[in-house]
Amino acid sequence: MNRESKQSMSVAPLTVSGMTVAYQKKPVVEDVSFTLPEGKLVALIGPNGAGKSTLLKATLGLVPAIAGEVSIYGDTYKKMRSRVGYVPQRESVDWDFPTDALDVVMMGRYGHLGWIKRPGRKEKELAMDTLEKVGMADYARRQISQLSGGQQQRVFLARALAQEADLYFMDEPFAGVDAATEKAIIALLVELKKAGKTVLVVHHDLSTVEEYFDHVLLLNKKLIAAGPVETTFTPELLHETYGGKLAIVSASGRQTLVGEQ
Ligand SMILES: Nc1ncnc2c1ncn2[C@@H]1O[C@H](COP(=O)(O)OP(=O)(O)OP(=O)(O)O)[C@@H](O)[C@H]1O
Repeated sequence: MNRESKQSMSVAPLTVSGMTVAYQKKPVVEDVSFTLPEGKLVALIGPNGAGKSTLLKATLGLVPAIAGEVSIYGDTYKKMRSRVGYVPQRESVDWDFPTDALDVVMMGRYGHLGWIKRPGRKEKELAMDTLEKVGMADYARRQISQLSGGQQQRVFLARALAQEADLYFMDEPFAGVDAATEKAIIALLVELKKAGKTVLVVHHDLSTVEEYFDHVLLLNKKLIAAGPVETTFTPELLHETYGGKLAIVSASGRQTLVGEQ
């Protein structure tokens, strides 16, 4: 093992310190600091408008922060870019862009290719493999505008996989997908985790947090809490995060937590 990879093993995949983001001078993310543990599935939860997407985007430099530091494997995002994969919210993508599923996945490889090199057979094979993994191989040459919402989501996940990153950011990957796609996505997350990857997921369904995730960040403009699900996903901290909007209902003898959307 070389010195660089040894070093990267000892530093956290992501540390955000004192992050504040404002739109039109109105802060929507305020002084947020946290560190992600390596090789874990992490849920970022909080009510609508809590700043979850904004925090993700600011971390990746997609929206400017007023204050704050981001460290990815101990370095800047710019330097660590090739180790980071991002699956944006489905609604934020222009699906009318004339391109097909395979090309979208291959775009995920550009970071590995350098400037002039065009994707070759090897890149294409890798992209096909990842489409296969998400059950979309039959749709490789289908225009993305002609895919269903769940299929589009799968293509975006394939693209992230093709990137072969170490740290993934996913903005509501489960939004609007059917049960089969949700299962496929979670299987993929588990696979990423087994491979030692770290995944930060903006998540809405509180009833699946305990089942799917190891670690949780509770956000409502400020970071309310961060830590392992067992100790952090508690009724008290959830109440603090969601305020009066949280209802706790008991379903089949098990307590289920439901955030009003
Ligand atoms: N481009 C923008 N310009 C101005 N205000 C914005 C912009 N994007 C988001 N906001 C506002 O910033 C706040 C945080 O939005 P953000 O999308 O980060 O929240 P969120 O927690 O991801 O919400 P949701 O769960 O509804 O997706 C909201 O009040 C939103 O209206």
